[in-house]
Amino acid sequence: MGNLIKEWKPSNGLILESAALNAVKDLNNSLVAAGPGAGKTELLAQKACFLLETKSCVNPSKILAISFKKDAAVNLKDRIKLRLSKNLESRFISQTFDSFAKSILDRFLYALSEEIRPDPNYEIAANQNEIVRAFSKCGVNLYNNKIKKQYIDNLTKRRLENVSGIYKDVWDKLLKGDGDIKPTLSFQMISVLAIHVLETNPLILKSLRKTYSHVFLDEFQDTTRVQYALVKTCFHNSSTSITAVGDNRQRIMLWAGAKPDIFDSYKKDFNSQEYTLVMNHRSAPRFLEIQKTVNNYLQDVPFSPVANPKWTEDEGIAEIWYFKDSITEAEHIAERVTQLIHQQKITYRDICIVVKQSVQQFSDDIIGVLEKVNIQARNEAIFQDLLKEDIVLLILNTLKSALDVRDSDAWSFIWEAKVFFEGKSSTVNPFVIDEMRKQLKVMLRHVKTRLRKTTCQEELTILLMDIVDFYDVNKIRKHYPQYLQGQYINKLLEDLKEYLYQYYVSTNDWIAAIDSFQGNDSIPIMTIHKSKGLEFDVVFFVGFDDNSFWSFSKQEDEDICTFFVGLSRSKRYLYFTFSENRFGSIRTNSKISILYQMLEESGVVEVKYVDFD
Ligand SMILES: Nc1ncnc2c1ncn2[C@@H]1O[C@H](COP(=O)(O)OP(=O)(O)OP(=O)(O)O)[C@@H](O)[C@H]1O
Repeated sequence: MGNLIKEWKPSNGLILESAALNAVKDLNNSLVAAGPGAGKTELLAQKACFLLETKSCVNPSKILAISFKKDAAVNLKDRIKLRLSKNLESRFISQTFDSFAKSILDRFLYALSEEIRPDPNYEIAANQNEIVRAFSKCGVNLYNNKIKKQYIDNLTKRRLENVSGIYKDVWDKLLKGDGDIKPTLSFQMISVLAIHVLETNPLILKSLRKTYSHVFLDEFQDTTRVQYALVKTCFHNSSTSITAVGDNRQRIMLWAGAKPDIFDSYKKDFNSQEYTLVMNHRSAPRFLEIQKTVNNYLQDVPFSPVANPKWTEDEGIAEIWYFKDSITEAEHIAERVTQLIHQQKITYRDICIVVKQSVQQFSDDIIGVLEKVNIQARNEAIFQDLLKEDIVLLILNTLKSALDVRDSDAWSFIWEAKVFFEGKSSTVNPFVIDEMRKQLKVMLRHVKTRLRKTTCQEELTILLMDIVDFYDVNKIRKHYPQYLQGQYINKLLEDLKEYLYQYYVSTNDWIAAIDSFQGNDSIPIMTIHKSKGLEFDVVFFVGFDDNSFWSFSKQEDEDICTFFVGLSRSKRYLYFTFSENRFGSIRTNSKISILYQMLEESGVVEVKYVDFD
């Protein structure tokens, strides 16, 4: 093993800076703190390869990577899939925090005593309405947002055995349901229950620790108090080694309960070694000047990121555009997008429109104007998570494979899935393989014929259900445990059908509809929060005004972090837009003048007044 470790080289010929390489090879608890684009996520992918290839993660132990967002978890898994053989890759488990907590609860639901065991068909609280109703039924009216936040936070502040009074009553109602209140759990409540399972069942805890010899925590700066408590319950004082990566300048979830002192707590509790990275592999050098300036406003710790040598020094175009009205603004964005697509050959998916608050407010104007020049854009929030769901990918690849036999990626996807569901991953028996292939091909032929005849949503629903039946819903649930509990899988199929059919109506072609649904031909519009962890050649930061940052005076630091996250998504082009008139009212930018000041101070941002006299 010593030699394997010594001779190990990063995959894909990537060069890691020395601190990154040391962090990869560190077998104890560690914290990697680094700015945007430093390759933190990439480092985790490399570390997974290192641990598995050098047998530092000893078979049958596994690596568990926990991310915040579904697309980050899938992204990490995809990177690993490309680099490792199947048998090694299967020992890398990538989950979101929410699905990790939920999988513990769902697997060991019956390890909880009857009194605190949720109804097995509990629903996930999509918003806080059901919780508010439960409080109301217990005589507490959560009449304003402040009170609501306080009471709902309190619900998960204590260990389950210490919950009492009104909070106990609300827990009871939500665990079991009561009349018109459905059994409903928030992910915080699920984490509290998962903690209880582990604390009261030493054998389950022991087996979890044995299963995962290594754990990765991505975007660590946004870990909440309850999530950290779960991590501690799972792995504190165990032989499992943890690698946490994060950036405290990108802490944008304080409002949602992120623990502000998470880095220090973790360093102390887990006695971890800290590594600091200095490279920025994503952004053009001029953008690093903006990042440095913003850093100086946020903290005293100096920040001197170094650009990847692939860039020349003067690369990176950053501009602020001022407009009189938002229609001219949209037209101007449309014109620049057209140029970027046609002249610079930048793809739709490499352009992003980010907003601070609600996408809906901005998207209608922009989508309408872009449509006039034949450019699609869409509110990505609806699709972002749906497109990463295993069941959605399975159905889409089945449809693609049925429609186009030459689509080898789609075929490989469904072939692997079928083999996996049938538990035949290691079979070499040619008869078994032939039989499975035949079954798949027959099914695909049927699907193709039926798609041609599909003329309404109901027919599409039945077709999708038949595809699920072909693979067998029980096998799907067994292999994708996130679908084990409740009606989640049906909700996803319903959403998939709905959007796919809409695209079919507008394209009249199933392949085009799938392509559009996957967003290959449209520009995503999203909030900064949704853009976290992503990167684009071009970023338009639209509505750079006081209204977008409406609570700036109350949460200046967090809003500066949000600003920092948004601007650091861009590789080459970065545009901030301000319009004096928007949605029939006058907009100002004086309350966020400090953000404008940072851009100016960086010395790399050009200001343009469009349609001003
Ligand atoms: N060592 C490296 N050499 C070249 N490119 C790299 C290297 N590490 C990462 N990259 C590339 O740099 C970009 C940013 O990497 P990554 O997303 O891992 O950064 P990050 O630190 O997680 O960023 P953020 O915190 O902003 O989400 C990606 O395109 C990635 O492929």
